[in-house]
Amino acid sequence: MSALLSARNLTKSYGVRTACADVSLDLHEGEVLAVVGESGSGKSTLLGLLATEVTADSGQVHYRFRDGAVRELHALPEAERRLLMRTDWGFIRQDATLGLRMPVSAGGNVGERLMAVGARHYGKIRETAEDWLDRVEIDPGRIDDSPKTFSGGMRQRLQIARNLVTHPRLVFMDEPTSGLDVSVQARLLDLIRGLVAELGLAVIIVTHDLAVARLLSHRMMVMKGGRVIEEGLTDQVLDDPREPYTQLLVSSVLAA
Ligand SMILES: Nc1ncnc2c1ncn2[C@@H]1O[C@H](COP(=O)(O)OP(=O)(O)OP(=O)(O)O)[C@@H](O)[C@H]1O
Repeated sequence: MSALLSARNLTKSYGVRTACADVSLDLHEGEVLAVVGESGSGKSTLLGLLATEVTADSGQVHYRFRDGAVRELHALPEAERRLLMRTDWGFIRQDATLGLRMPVSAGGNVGERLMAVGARHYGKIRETAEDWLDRVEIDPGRIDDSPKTFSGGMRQRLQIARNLVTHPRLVFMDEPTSGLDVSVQARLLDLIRGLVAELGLAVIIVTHDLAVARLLSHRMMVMKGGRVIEEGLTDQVLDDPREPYTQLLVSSVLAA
């Protein structure tokens, strides 16, 4: 089986600053890849390039659709690209206010994704939304409440429900647990790990937290100055880093 997502030589500069240089990767179905590196190393830019939210200066991203067809994403018509993002993909952002629709109720946030894939029966949509709130440990009694009334951890869990309700095959995550209390983070990570395994999701997760990479990912890539300087199986990279930079990251000498 060919890769689900395959990137070749992705490059992006902002003025004279190269944010992402010549990055290639393959991601297979059900695989979790962590992208780590210090602040400014290019992690978010790479994620944006892969998710086609950022336009590459050069390079390609191929994706295998549900019907088996492999297509280059940056050449995809805008309408098809949007459909892909709403149905086959999820994107969980560090800032939940960007990943949710804040004026819409919790149930509406989950339900509108279902409607995007053709669900029309109000009762069933509400039932599924309740079920998903429960799965992400939000009291289904809060279904009509606005996410503005939710805590940071609850907002992230709602973002997860909104993204996973359509059973995407690939989920992008950008620092999904950063900025939360340590105990809230641990619970959220547990939840993410359980759902990713249960649903067999492919995930690309950007994090500056090596403990998050260790817990969630099968493979990892270390970025520095826009380049991938080391990659491999997560346990191998973390237990026996080859590059001096990775050794510093692992020993927490560098501020991530
Ligand atoms: N829209 C933009 N305009 C100008 N420069 C940008 C833009 N986005 C990113 N950059 C620059 O590209 C480089 C990589 O940034 P990027 O946000 O991808 O890094 P990062 O590893 O995700 O960092 P952080 O963890 O702090 O978010 C940085 O030097 C940054 O200043």
